[in-house]
Amino acid sequence: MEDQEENTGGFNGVMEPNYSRELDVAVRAVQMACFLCQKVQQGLISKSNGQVQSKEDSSPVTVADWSVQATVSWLLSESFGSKKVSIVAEEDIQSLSKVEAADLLESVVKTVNDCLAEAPRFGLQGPQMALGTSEVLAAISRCNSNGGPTGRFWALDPVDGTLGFVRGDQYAVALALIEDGEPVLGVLGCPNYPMRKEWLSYQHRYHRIISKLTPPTSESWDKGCVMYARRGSGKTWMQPLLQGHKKLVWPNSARPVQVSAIESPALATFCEPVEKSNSSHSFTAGLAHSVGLRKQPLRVYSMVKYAAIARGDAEIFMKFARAGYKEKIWDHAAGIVIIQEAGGVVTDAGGRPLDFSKGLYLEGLDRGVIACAGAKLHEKIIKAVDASWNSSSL
Ligand SMILES: Nc1ncnc2c1ncn2[C@@H]1O[C@H](COP(=O)(O)OS(=O)(=O)O)[C@@H](OP(=O)(O)O)[C@H]1O
Ligand SMILES: [Mg+2]
Ligand SMILES: [Mg+2]
Ligand SMILES: [Mg+2]
Repeated sequence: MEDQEENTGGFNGVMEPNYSRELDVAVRAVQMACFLCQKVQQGLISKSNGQVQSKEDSSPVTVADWSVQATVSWLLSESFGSKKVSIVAEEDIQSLSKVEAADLLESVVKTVNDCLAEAPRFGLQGPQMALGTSEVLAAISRCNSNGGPTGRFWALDPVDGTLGFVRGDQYAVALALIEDGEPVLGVLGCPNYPMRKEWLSYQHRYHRIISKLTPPTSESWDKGCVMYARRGSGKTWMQPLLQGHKKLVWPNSARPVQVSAIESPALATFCEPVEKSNSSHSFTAGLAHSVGLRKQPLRVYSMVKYAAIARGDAEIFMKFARAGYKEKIWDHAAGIVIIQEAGGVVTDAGGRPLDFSKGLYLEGLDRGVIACAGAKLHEKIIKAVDASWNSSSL
């Protein structure tokens, strides 16, 4: 892959770090995380064995969320040294370490070890001996960075779109590297988002009708993909998810992707969260009407929406959370790098870049997030938001 072949030991001609090792490890770790999630999701769908827990804000969390966080945290620490690695991530061990959660914790430990045992297949090193409970808990709770404006940290959403995940639908594993307040690497694993969007409707039908009886096992079926980009490279890459018992051969047939060239709202597709409680559907419907968007919105769980824009399956992504909700950095960091390097534009509704330098939240976000395939479309949407905002009740 041209981008990573020109490895000049960490720095290119203009002394910009190229993060090639970080990107390499991050993509492999996300591939492993996707493998882990696929196994857990198949188990959830076929057994519905009560492994979905509710958090304080009533949002779901599963064995996969904790297991991915432990696995990625462990892999990053092993690769870069636990003292040097700083991670901001969504989950903590509070509910997992309660006495009544012993069975859950046991499943997490088993899931993590089953996954880490496969590390060599992904080109990474696993532990010499299976991790014990305390090591798994330590790996999860090590992700306790608070982010901020200086230095380097990783931002991890182990399962983004947990609701989609438990419903057998779309979800993503999102890992970004943030340096001095700016996301510099974005890696997005989308285990149920096939390499070609035409396979999506087939997959949905397949899922609904057959998955309860026979989970998909076909090795030849490119079920999902991993997308990644480095800031400033002008390229976003997509590689198929490693399937079956194959070995990851770098760069695993990666190909560059680009945003759509569509500039006319009449031809554009916009995507938004599935849940009305996460983003106002009525506001975006009014806005769509006023700006001349004619197509039905594409409602997709998780950062797969960012993936859809980056590879040209849709042209606009909008999210307007209720007043008072603070967007978290791990829900956006990987996605924005992937869209920007594929040629797209991501800002808040005031047209300003998202600010990843203020800690765990996108502080100061003006109204909502708007991502578009190109600058012209973006400008039209921003103007339309301004025109509709005052008459809305948001
Ligand atoms: N009330 C509210 N308002 C806005 N956003 C919220 C809210 N609650 C949760 N979240 C965050 O939304 C993440 C999922 O966002 P999505 O865009 O995928 O929404 S949806 O699942 O399609 O409805 C979801 O990420 P995960 O927890 O990783 O699934 C949350 O961080
Ligand atoms: Mg999330
Ligand atoms: Mg999550
Ligand atoms: Mg969550």
